[in-house]
Amino acid sequence: MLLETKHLTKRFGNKIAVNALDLRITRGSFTALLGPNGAGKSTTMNMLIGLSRPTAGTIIYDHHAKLGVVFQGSVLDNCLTVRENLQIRADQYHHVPADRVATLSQQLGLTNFMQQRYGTLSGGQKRRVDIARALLNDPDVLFLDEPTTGLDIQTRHAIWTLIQRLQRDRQLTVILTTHYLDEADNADHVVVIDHGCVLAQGTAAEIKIRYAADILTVTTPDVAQLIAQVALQPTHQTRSQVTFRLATMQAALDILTMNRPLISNFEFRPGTLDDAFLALTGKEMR
Ligand SMILES: Nc1ncnc2c1ncn2[C@@H]1O[C@H](COP(=O)(O)OP(=O)(O)OP(=O)(O)O)[C@@H](O)[C@H]1O
Repeated sequence: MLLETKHLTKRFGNKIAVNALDLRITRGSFTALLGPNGAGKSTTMNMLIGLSRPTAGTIIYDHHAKLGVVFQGSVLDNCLTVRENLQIRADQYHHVPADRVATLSQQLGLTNFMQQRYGTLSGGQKRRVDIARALLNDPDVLFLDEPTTGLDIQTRHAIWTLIQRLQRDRQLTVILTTHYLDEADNADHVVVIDHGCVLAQGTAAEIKIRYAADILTVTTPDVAQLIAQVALQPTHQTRSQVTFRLATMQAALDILTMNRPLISNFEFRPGTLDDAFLALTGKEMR
């Protein structure tokens, strides 16, 4: 276990931002803290990285765990070049090898704009430099607070591919916060939080199975007979269509094969993390 929290709690006056959070993060894992605005994600992360003191509860790190943090807003100097920014930061650490900036700029694809001023980079380029900065001290765990917010879909994808490659190649433990449900799908551990509490956790697949049913909609000439044969309460029906919520795709296959003569068309939609999120929080992202 790299990191464990027990009843981690943060109050601001009367408001409970994080409410007795129990987290267990294993070494080398990729955890996404997923939740709507105001859920308590940033407050949790700030406590985990030591920026904010918990009101109650404990945070236990493995011995000598080194942290790297990519903040929502950059901490780099707009007027300095990428190389200057990274070198100045590298020089602030002890034991950083002399070729560290060059190696990271290769790995993160920064070489074409190392001489460019940070403030003139695109959003996606800035993010990559921010990630390189956070990796200078060769951390065991990399925290990223909404690393892809405000980036276009191609850049978001590129940043995620990069983070996943870093996790794999360097055995990094990655903990990030996101609003994007499709992104959390890539993590191997998803923690859904709202009002400072964990609503669900597990792999994206486990959360979907538990909280997001598959949807089967069948078009049939005889709605009443189909419902009688399936012996399941439909969630919706019209004169020619019936919709069922099902736990597994196998259940859908069974309905389709056993009632083949009654079925003129069908649509199957597997449960998504969006469905699970809405089922858990009962509302759209805020
Ligand atoms: N310094 C503070 N003083 C008072 N309340 C605060 C403070 N910081 C956070 N909060 C409150 O704590 C709650 C959790 O905020 P937090 O920023 O952790 O949410 P979040 O999940 O990161 O949201 P977002 O996705 O919008 O960044 C919110 O209700 C917020 O208003």
